[in-house]
Amino acid sequence: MPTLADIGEDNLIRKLMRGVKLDGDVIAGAGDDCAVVRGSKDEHTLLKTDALVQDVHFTLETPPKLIGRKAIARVVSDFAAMGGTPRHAMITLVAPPSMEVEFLSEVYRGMRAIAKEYGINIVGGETSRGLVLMLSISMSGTVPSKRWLSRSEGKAGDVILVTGRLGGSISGKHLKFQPRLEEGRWLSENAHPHAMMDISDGLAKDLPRLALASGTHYQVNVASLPCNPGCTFDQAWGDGEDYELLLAVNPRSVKSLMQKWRVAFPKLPLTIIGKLVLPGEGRPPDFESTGWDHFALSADG
Ligand SMILES: Nc1ncnc2c1ncn2[C@@H]1O[C@H](COP(=O)(O)OP(=O)(O)OP(=O)(O)O)[C@@H](O)[C@H]1O
Ligand SMILES: Cc1ncc(C[n+]2csc(CCOP(=O)(O)O)c2C)c(N)n1
Ligand SMILES: [Mg+2]
Repeated sequence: MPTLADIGEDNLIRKLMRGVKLDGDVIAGAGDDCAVVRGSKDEHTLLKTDALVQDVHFTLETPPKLIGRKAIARVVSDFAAMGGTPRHAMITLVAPPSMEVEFLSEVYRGMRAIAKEYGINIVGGETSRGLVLMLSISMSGTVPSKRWLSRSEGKAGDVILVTGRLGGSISGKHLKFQPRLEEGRWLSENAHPHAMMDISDGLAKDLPRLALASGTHYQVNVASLPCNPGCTFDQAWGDGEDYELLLAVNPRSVKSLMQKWRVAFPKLPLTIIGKLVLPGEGRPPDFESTGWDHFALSADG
């Protein structure tokens, strides 16, 4: 009998979701950074849930305020990827009975601070005992119904870009990254990307996901990746937890996009790293071996 390690995370989700039927209110179900459901005439509702697990996403040596910060920031990053805005959050807390109360108070201080920064209401949650600390955050929000961005509308010929710099997140950025919320909305309004997502599992995993969803192959120039200081191109390609935006843009809009970007976000690089191509003209979406898969043996401890 195959195990989770044999088939990996993406195949597991595809298999589990195969029999699920959706009604006409669902505009996009599993497969994107957020689900999109019908809201008002002008705005769709976005939904996302994301878990932060002890010894996977943080350790008990991590400053607790930063654990709380990361739990919320990761979800905000998924709203950024859709060109949307997060609004309300619920928090599921699982913790062992031996945990000190003050540790969790600090975790919540961290969550409250970043929720305030991004205008998010924490409206409730759920609590259970468990073997390790886990925080699962569910959020709802909005996106203009004419401008929500998926992973699946990339076209062969599109230029692939990333915001910011990649690699080496484990040395601190995975706790302190700034979700690209303003940038995501700006890109949706000004660049009209065909496809966008955030980079959580590493470009090596997330770029093939975007290509697969869009039905294309891709060409990437690893030596053109914008690396964080001290990082190699391999790290920028495979480390993950960058929480930068990855987008596919019509080649005709790229020049003016770059000019406008430099004015709007002078401190943040926007870098061309490759292009989407027709199947057969580049790397196929299942080609890469690095990047993060929760069930890969390399992710084990
Ligand atoms: N257990 C599950 N059951 C149903 N759908 C799932 C499950 N886990 C993930 N999904 C869906 O699969 C897609 C990918 O999930 P994932 O959590 O990897 O999102 P992501 O945006 O790719 O990564 P991240 O949350 O790190 O940004 C999402 O659309 C999500 O809703
Ligand atoms: C060198 C290096 N090794 C490991 C890690 C950890 N890590 C990388 S991706 C990921 C999953 C994130 O999202 P999700 O849980 O949503 O899939 C985790 C926990 C790192 N940052 N750097
Ligand atoms: Mg995502």
